[in-house]
Amino acid sequence: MSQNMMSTHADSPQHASFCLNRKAAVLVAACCAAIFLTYSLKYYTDKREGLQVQALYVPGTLNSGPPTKPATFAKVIKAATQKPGTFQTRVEDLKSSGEAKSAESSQLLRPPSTAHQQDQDEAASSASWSSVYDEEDEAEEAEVETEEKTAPKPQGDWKRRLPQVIIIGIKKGGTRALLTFLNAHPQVVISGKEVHFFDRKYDKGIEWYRKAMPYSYDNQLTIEKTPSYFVTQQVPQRIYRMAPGTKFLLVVREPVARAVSDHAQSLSKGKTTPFEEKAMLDERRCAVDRSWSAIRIGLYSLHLTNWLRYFPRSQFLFVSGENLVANPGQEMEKVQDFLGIQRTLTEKSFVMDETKGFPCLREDQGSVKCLGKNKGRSHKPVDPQIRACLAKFYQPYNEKFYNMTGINFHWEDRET
Ligand SMILES: Nc1ncnc2c1ncn2[C@@H]1O[C@H](COP(=O)(O)OS(=O)(=O)O)[C@@H](OP(=O)(O)O)[C@H]1O
Repeated sequence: MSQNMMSTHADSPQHASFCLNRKAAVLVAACCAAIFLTYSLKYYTDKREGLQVQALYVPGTLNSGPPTKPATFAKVIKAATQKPGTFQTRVEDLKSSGEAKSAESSQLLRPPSTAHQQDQDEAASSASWSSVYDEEDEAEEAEVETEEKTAPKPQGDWKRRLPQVIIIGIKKGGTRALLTFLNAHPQVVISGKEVHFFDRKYDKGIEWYRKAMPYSYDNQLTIEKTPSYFVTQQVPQRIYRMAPGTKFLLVVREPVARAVSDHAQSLSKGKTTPFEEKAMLDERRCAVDRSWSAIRIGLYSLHLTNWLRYFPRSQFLFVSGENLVANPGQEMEKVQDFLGIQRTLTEKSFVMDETKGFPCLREDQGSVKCLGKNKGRSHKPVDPQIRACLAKFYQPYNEKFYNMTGINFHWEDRET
């Protein structure tokens, strides 16, 4: 009888529905747990990399460091537009292009490609990019005083800030000259040493990077230069994750002259192989050795392709290395306009060192400051036939670069 009752109860619709509900509840709980675990894992990964906060930091705001906790996009826009002393931010551009929004999901970043597929393939095939820039090819540090050009006042808004502007290259383009000139501007503070955060020291975390920056006031821009960034594949994505509104200065120079300058640096460090031998696989066939880093760095269109996957062209200023020597005042006016700072540096700020043929800075007290002896070296002349081979080799890459930047640098018309 009781067995009868039990079986009747177990078969009852209430019991069936009870079991169903229980199964559903277990399923929902399992799903919740899985989602929770996934997000926790992601959160801690982000936090470790120091990116959680940085992804939403729009560095166009001169006077605000990154928010201390993740903010909504609307808040960032408000902060960027409300604070006084901002330079022309790309906040509105970011808003319309949806870049900043996509930054909210920084881990999923895959900005739409703007580059030609063939370029991308070739760019992607440079799996050895990180090694394009060998340690032994290290750009040279120069004797530039860095911090505290303004008397340090450790109060209020005197603090270390992440850079809003980065000179990403190119090696031997005149990056040290550009940084030195910018350092003379009262609205700029620089990190004199090459920081190499995004290519070599990324695992040290974003706070390490911030501490590597000089102190600055609200109305000053922090600028660092590391020329290897331009040719290192992971760098654009990492900077995008830190601050998608970062502005970039790229000093470019005719690629054969750049390679010769690069090689001159190696010679100064005791290397002896002649340039011609390094550059050519087979002289008779005019076959260039593109695996040599000094050659490879000059393929500007390939490297830029990688950057344009993450940043619009408007965030770059392409500085002519040649014009920075010939007309520094004119080139620096463009730079200051791009950065949204006053045109303090003009033609009058420079004086030509006639012996070396390079411009030096005229300082307030009437003295003149030139770059160190490692800059503006004399170069051995290159065999004209080999120079012609190299010029021919670079020509299609140069043309592509002109198209990408919208600037014709006329390198093919140059003698050197
Ligand atoms: N004002 C001034 N003074 C001296 N040198 C100048 C200047 N402006 C540009 N240049 C050119 O800068 C070249 C060095 O480039 P970088 O500073 O980018 O080199 S590095 O990548 O940091 O090693 C350097 O290359 P070399 O001529 O081979 O020495 C110069 O051609």
